[in-house]
Amino acid sequence: MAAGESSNDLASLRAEDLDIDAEESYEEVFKKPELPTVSIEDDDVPMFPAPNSAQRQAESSRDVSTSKSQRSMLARELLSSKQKPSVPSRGTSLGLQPPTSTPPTRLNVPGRNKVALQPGCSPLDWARIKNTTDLRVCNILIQGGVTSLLRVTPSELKQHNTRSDAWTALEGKIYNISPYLRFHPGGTDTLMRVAGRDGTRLFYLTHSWVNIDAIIGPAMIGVLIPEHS
Ligand code: HEM
Repeated sequence: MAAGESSNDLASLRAEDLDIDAEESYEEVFKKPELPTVSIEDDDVPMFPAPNSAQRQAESSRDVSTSKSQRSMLARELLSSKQKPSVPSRGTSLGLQPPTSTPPTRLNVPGRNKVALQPGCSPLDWARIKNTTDLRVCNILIQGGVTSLLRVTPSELKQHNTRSDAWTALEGKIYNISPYLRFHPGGTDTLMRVAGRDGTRLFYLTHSWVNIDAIIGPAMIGVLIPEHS
């Protein structure tokens, strides 16, 4: 047997075995199986019964305009029609619906002692005022118009203990807390407890997470120095 004949026999055997049409290309024969695809846009409801089913024919020939099955069929037809409603649905194709109830109101958390602040005294209001107002000027002017940092002794600090003129020392820095009183989430009275004295310990005992500089940094007017220096 010649080598060429053997090769031809083998080729025809393979084609028969695999039931391959010689005209078909490799891609057509061995194409990848089509995988089912999921479209998140596809929210059409399949029509049931099928449009040309006997069940549907029987339904339509009957004159029972108010029957439950017809109403349900009409509803499905409406849903499955390509015409979209003029008002877009708020649901998603995954069946997730937005919450219809109002969000829960903030609960009183035990151990927290925030007070109800006056209108215009929210933390955001304070942030705006803090960044647009010179919080040091009034007190420094009282001290003689000095715009540099003051050197304040404990006895001098003690004299600034009224609401209109309240200073406190925090970590060695002196702050004018008068403008902040109305904005303090813990209330005016609690903040006044540190007026005229070193409030560092009380501050950190109450809220160690609060960043002093971020809240009242611009209200810093001086540094605390020892009494006899
Ligand atoms: C200049 C000093 C102070 C500053 C800048 C300050 C700032 C703040 C800030 C930003 C909050 C809100 C904290 C939060 O939302 O988590 C707060 C809450 C509070 N502060 Fe102060 N504070 C000062 C001094 C004090 C002092 C001396 C006391 C107590 C004697 C005090 C008592 C409170 C209380 C009770 C709250 C409510 C805490 C809570 O959420 O339960 N604060 N303060």
